[in-house]
Amino acid sequence: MKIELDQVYKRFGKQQVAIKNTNLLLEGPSITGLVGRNGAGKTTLLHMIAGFLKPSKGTLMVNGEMPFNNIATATNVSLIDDGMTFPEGLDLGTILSFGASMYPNWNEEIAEGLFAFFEFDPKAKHDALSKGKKSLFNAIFGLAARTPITLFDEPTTGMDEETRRDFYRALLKDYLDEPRIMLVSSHHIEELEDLLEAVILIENGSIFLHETIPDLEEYSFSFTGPAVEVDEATADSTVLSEEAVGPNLKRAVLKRDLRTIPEPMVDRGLKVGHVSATEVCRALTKSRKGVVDDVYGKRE
Ligand SMILES: Nc1ncnc2c1ncn2[C@@H]1O[C@H](COP(=O)(O)OP(=O)(O)OP(=O)(O)O)[C@@H](O)[C@H]1O
Repeated sequence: MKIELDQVYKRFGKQQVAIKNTNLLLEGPSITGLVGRNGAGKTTLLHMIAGFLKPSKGTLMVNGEMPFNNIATATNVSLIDDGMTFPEGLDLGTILSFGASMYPNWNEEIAEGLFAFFEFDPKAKHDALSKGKKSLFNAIFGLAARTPITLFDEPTTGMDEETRRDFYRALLKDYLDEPRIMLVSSHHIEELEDLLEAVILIENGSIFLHETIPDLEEYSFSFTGPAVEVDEATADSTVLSEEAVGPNLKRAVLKRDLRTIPEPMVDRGLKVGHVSATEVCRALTKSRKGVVDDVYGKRE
């Protein structure tokens, strides 16, 4: 089970470069989060791995084969998203039978168990499901397919909070039952953090970070204290984000690199804090173009 990208590009038309010069290696079982802002290139990347799109340049291999229009990919890789469609008018029970005939590793017990747990009606029509229920059904279908590579593109669209929690729990249990490559794109990294083993950050079509969660937790640290002291102490460091946390108090998140020596800052009475993987991801993918208030501020 392996996904390899070597200098992969995807262009749409002449102007739009959705993926640029991207290298990636995913080998063996893992649950990896794919995180990036709107338009960063997550869906394009997942669609190329699933064989729906052909790279414009570079080499993309899934289990040693090029996935585009490849029947082996179709049975070994599943992509779950809210655009999944099934032949019109099919009821859910029939769709599950179709899954059983299509995927060699299909797990009937899990399919039926999750179907019953989430109270689906086998006679209900897929195209008549609500947005959240459709996402949930698609996710059950994708888990039960038990393909060696399972890709989720924003799988929880429309799900309420409790359903999202149950779904993530099912995803983890399913992974522990049958470890495989799972790649999950999400804007809700905080909800996923406990399940993930690694995170891929993508911006403007390029993967700029691929780290395990423990490494991400070591990636940075924070300093909190009087704003002037924080500014002085962090002047020569890579500040990933900063925020006011009270009158004249500031918290800065810094990259933990060799040039950053915490001791002098501690000597200034600044409080050193832990930064979660979620916060690191947020800081690294945040927009550098100011805040939305600026739009309204300009009119004053
Ligand atoms: N079929 C297409 N034709 C032209 N441009 C496209 C097409 N599909 C995607 N793009 C462009 O490629 C870029 C990456 O889009 P993509 O959908 O992969 O981003 P994303 O990270 O999944 O975004 P979101 O979080 O909003 O779903 C965007 O600029 C998008 O407009």
